[in-house]
Amino acid sequence: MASELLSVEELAGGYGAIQVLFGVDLTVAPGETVALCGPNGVGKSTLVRMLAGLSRPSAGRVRLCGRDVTGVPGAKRVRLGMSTVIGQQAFGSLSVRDNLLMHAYARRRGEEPAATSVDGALAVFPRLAARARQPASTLSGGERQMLVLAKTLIQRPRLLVIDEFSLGLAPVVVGGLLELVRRLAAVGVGTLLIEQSVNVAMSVADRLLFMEHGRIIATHTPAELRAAPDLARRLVLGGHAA
Ligand SMILES: Nc1ncnc2c1ncn2[C@@H]1O[C@H](COP(=O)(O)OP(=O)(O)OP(=O)(O)O)[C@@H](O)[C@H]1O
Repeated sequence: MASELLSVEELAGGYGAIQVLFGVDLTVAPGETVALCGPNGVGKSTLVRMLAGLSRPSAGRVRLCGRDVTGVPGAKRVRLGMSTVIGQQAFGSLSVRDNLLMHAYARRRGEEPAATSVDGALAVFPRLAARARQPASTLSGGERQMLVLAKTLIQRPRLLVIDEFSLGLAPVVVGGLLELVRRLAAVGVGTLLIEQSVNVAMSVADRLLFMEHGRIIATHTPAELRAAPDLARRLVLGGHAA
């Protein structure tokens, strides 16, 4: 549907002869936060790589704002409004500010490199602002995650795809990052959040999707899951449930 920001239809593929995804369907609407949960190895990161344009599906479609971007390279997807947060990529020896400046320069062909967008991104993360001159390599895990998100904000995405940002971070840091996702949602940004912790996902998502063996097997709202605690446990443990 053209009103969706992201629409994934029957997406399949994997690594050479190894098939990991077997027909994934999902949508994210403007301002909607959708969490994708599931046990280890079910294909969540493989899906993110395909959404980012880092690997090609063998079948299926990815649409962004109604436009088919299935074969479109990653950099162009960013220009079309999809930003993907994978890992904690940063240029270690460059300062935090220079990392952000590099991103501001790379933002869009023909656009002025806006130093103000760097200041704007730093204003969202006071911890980073206090470390603006520090080499990115000296940041803590949580601070690096903030730097990755700050870079993403400079891209002014319409759709954010985030792969597991709560992993290994202190709850207070995760809380701050989730607050940012809520603020972005309030201005219409859609987010697909890959998240192992159902509790974290329930605290921010409008809908939770559960994946098993390369397929979405269930969709629930946080209210539905709160009403049936065993359901979430069964879904997230998949085949490992007792
Ligand atoms: N480069 C690769 N080559 C071959 N197989 C791979 C490769 N990367 C991942 N896989 C396999 O694909 C399957 C899905 O992996 P993926 O990383 O997408 O799972 P995941 O759901 O993100 O897991 P986790 O929650 O543990 O990160 C796994 O069986 C994994 O071993």
